Amino acid sequence: MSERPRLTVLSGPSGVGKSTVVAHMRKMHPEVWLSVSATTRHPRPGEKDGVQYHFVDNDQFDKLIANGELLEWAVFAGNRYGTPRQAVQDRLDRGEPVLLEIDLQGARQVRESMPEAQLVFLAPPSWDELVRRLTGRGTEPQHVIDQRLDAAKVELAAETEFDTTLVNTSVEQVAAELLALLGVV
Ligand SMILES: Nc1nc2c(ncn2[C@@H]2O[C@H](COP(=O)(O)OP(=O)(O)O)[C@@H](O)[C@H]2O)c(=O)[nH]1
Ligand SMILES: Nc1ncnc2c1ncn2[C@@H]1O[C@H](COP(=O)(O)OP(=O)(O)O)[C@@H](O)[C@H]1O
Repeated sequence: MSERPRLTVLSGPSGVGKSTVVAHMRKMHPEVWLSVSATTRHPRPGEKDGVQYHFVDNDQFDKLIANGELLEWAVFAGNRYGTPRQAVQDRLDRGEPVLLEIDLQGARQVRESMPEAQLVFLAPPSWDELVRRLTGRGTEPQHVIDQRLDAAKVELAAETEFDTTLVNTSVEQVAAELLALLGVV
């Protein structure tokens, strides 16, 4: 039996390329399973309910918390995000790898509740490149970008809390490194 931790958390500042890396990895290995979070954030153009996120309103999110349905949750840049517990538990019970793409606060909660999880930090090649990517994505107005860059400073300062850091210079290379950490290749 593999000694590899079966739950992996991928965190990193907004705009570093988490979604891009995960999408690339799943294009090559569709069997990689990523938890779909619930969020009160509004969908971006092209985002579909149940695919990138379960988009819920504040009342629905309150109920998920009250019913103990979230493994962890956090407020990020004014919106709430949380990991549905059951789907993750079902996968782990079957011995299948689980990947969570969540923020620093969520990563810390997972570390507390599941010390065997491996925490992976995705870092930008430089601060200026992070700003370029977040701005260049064009999905947020400037005041939201500023909020996310404030959060990014806190997240970058917490890198040492993670087991592994991957620097996202090349999407292909980071995707390959992450696959190895997941034990897929
Ligand atoms: N704690 C927690 N954070 C999450 C969850 N889902 C997404 N996030 C994080 O919330 C932050 C904002 O996500 P999003 O609005 O999609 O922006 P993006 O990561 O810049 O594309 C990112 O750091 C995500 O990793 C979750 O279920 N729990
Ligand atoms: N290695 C990379 N080199 C250059 N641009 C990248 C790289 N990885 C991601 N990007 C670009 O950076 C922007 C933010 O990526 P995204 O995956 O949305 O970040 P996150 O999910 O971490 O918020 C996107 O426009 C994406 O195309």
